[in-house]
Amino acid sequence: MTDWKTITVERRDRVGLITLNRPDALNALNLELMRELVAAASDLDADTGIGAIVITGAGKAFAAGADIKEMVDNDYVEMYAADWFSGWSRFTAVRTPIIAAVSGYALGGGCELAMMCDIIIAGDTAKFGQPEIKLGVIPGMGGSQRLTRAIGKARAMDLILTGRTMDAVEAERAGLVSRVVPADAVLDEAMSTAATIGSLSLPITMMAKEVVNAAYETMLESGIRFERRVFHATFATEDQKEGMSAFVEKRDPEFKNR
Ligand SMILES: CC(C)(O)CC(=O)SCCNC(=O)CCNC(=O)[C@H](O)C(C)(C)COP(=O)(O)OP(=O)(O)OC[C@H]1O[C@@H](n2cnc3c(N)ncnc32)[C@H](O)[C@@H]1OP(=O)(O)O
Repeated sequence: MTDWKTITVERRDRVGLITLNRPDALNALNLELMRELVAAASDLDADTGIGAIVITGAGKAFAAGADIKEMVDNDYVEMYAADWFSGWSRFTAVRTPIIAAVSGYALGGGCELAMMCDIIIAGDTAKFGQPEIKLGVIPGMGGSQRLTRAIGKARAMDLILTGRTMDAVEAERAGLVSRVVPADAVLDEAMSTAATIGSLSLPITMMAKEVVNAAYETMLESGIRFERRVFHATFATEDQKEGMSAFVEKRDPEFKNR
């Protein structure tokens, strides 16, 4: 599918770049955008020529949340019957590493989308928050769970119960964001980080993503056992032989993604 209406998709070498493209609505995540973003990310995930994905927003926001105008008149039965937001499960099933390049607002569903990515790189204009409480609702795309795991209960409660936003510096200090750069450099920084990841072995970066994510879902002992098993599995790949041989032979590795 190439005639996207709410996003743009580019392939640059081994990096897929998805830009949320509803700037007039601060990239609010309506159902169409969710469907397109999930489909594009799944397409890129299925493309073995792509080693990393970057998601960013056009204009002055990453995304200002789920589309309030689309939901305002819904009732409980409509939300439940449509299982509103369940489509995001396909996004979190993407195995290719994903970087969120965030400038401006990442609020509500926008913050939740960033947290579904594997690395968040923030521009110094970024503002993160879960302001749903001010709308008479609570986070619904995983924010209460992922934010609490990312920054701890005390800070998550502060943000979710007050609806206040935090700037990029506070977000980095809290551990939500891996680095902060000037806003006009955030996309370049994300793309070059994605290029670094894309130059490595794709099956191995996928395994690394999977074991880190397991830390969210399992107890420590079973997570460590899972990591050890996946570590053993890396020895079934040609890229393990290549990576370790290259070190021993004092040369750069040439990964085959096999
Ligand atoms: C997924 C869940 C379950 O967790 C729930 C959610 O995500 S609910 C949404 C949470 N997000 C918010 O509550 C933020 C809403 N937006 C704002 O508070 C403000 O827009 C702002 C502070 C981010 C920026 O303010 P400002 O610069 O003054 O711009 P605006 O004039 O307000 O916005 C421009 C334009 O965008 C539309 N817009 C903004 N956010 C949304 C949204 N979440 N849904 C739908 N539309 C949105 C806004 O209405 C404006 O459009 P027009 O009305 O002028 O056509």
